[in-house]
Amino acid sequence: MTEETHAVIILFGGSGDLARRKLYPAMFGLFRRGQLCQHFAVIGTARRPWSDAYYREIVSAAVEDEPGATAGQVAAFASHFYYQSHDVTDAAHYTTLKDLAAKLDDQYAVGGNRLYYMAMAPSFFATIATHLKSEALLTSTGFNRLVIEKPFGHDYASAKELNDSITATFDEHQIYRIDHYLGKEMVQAILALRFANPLFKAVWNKDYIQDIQITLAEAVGVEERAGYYEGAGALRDMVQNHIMQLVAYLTMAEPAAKTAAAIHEVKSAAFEALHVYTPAEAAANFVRGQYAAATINGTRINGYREETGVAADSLTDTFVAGKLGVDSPSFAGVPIYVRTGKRLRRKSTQVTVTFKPTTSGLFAGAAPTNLTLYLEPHQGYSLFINGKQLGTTTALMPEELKYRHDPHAAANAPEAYERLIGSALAGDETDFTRWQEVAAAWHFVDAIAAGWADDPTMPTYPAGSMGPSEAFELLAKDGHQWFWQPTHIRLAD
Ligand SMILES: NC(=O)C1=CN([C@@H]2O[C@H](COP(=O)(O)OP(=O)(O)OC[C@H]3O[C@@H](n4cnc5c(N)ncnc54)[C@H](OP(=O)(O)O)[C@@H]3O)[C@@H](O)[C@H]2O)C=CC1
Ligand SMILES: O=C1O[C@H](COP(=O)(O)O)[C@@H](O)[C@H](O)[C@H]1O
Repeated sequence: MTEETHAVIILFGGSGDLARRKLYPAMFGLFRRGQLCQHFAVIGTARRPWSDAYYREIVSAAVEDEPGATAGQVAAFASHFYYQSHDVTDAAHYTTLKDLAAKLDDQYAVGGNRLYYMAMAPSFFATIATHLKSEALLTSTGFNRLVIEKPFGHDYASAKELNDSITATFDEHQIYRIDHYLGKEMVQAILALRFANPLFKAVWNKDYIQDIQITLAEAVGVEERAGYYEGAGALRDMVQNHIMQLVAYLTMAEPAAKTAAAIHEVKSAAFEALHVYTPAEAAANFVRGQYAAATINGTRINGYREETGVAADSLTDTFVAGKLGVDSPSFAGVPIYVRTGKRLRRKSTQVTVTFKPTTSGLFAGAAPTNLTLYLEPHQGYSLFINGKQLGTTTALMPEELKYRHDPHAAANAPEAYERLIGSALAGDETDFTRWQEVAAAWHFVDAIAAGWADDPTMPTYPAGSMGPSEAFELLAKDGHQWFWQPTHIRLAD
């Protein structure tokens, strides 16, 4: 039985893309599961002069196509939404916001609980946090929690500046930094896989693991987000956050308890153990690329430099592949290969852990075995073992043991944003990023960017391929290859 949370949610950026595509459906999910029920109100803010009635139409339109939604549910949900036209840079507006929040606090009997959600460009985060304090919006009777969207800075220096300005108002335990990968079902399943199975617990270390591969492949291009992406690129957009978090989950020690504090303790240690490259090491171990035009199934796909809002001579990376290492006693020397890119052959998010082959005994030299975690679009696992061929032979053959979550059940499970907003409302910090983690990830990523800084070349890869040849050479020089090499193109993903 889900426990109801009492809260007023103040959503900065209530008219934006993220709010409509992700946040309203997520809140609707919480409403239908009962975590948001009677005692909640949402104040959406943005500059455009909307009325409450129009805002409720926008919110209704954002959720009415959710599977199984009824008109009654949609109307009941939307009735909790209020709109405040508000320029976040103007201190005067916070007075009206404060008055409305206080009124709704009483009306819905929420006990002074407030969730401030910053779904706006990061350049506004510090301004909003400062005004929340200076204009006395924070309550003293309930909780005050701040949810912050990505990106958290552009490099370590800007992230620290942002963090300093936010922590002038909010304590670390009140700050919920979003990395939506931490809300994904199969990311949350890593803990169970690693620590509930003695089979894997025993071999999850450098003595048995040959290498780990992480692939976050996207079929989509930059779409309408060039304004943001041009200044970020794949390194900052995907490696600094999602890939680093996966690396930490895969290499951290077992937490002492299933609590946020215990999990963050081992996760922070994993981040601290990341081997930060010198610029020369970075240049040797990380490659980048940019997608070029290609014709796929008769349709011409634009190259990155032809996309709306992208400079014709852009040097923004739309693909990154690299090898990284973790200097911990358990993982020292295990290569972790990562890659991510836009306009790759298919959408696929997966992790493969390859185990070392047996070097002695009856089957010395047998092929390495491996375990793959499928995060998306399908969710499940596949374990390749060395089996015995049928018949009167002792010869081996690879055999695959597979599990896949039922697609219908998976579709009905809460989506990442629903889990994360639900956790923030419940005060569970487990699946949010701590400052030490963000800082360590930026130190790592800044070193890669420094390694590329003196190199004006930008390898290209055809849209619909699996990245530039450099990404394949990176593994080939270690005698390895990417485990996942899809052969057919499904650009619809
Ligand atoms: N969209 C996505 O898929 C994702 C977005 N994010 C992050 O979420 C955040 C929001 O992104 P997104 O929704 O795409 O951005 P949008 O540009 O779609 O929305 C920005 C919002 O901010 C409001 N706004 C802009 N300036 C002001 C101002 N001075 N005062 C008050 N409101 C203002 C806009 O409304 P108005 O113009 O009416 O003022 C709008 O509601 C960003 O940090 C982004 O990086 C993260 C992951 C994915
Ligand atoms: O954070 C981001 O993630 C998405 C990919 O997320 P996924 O859940 O579909 O794997 C990416 O498209 C976007 O550029 C990035 O900002």
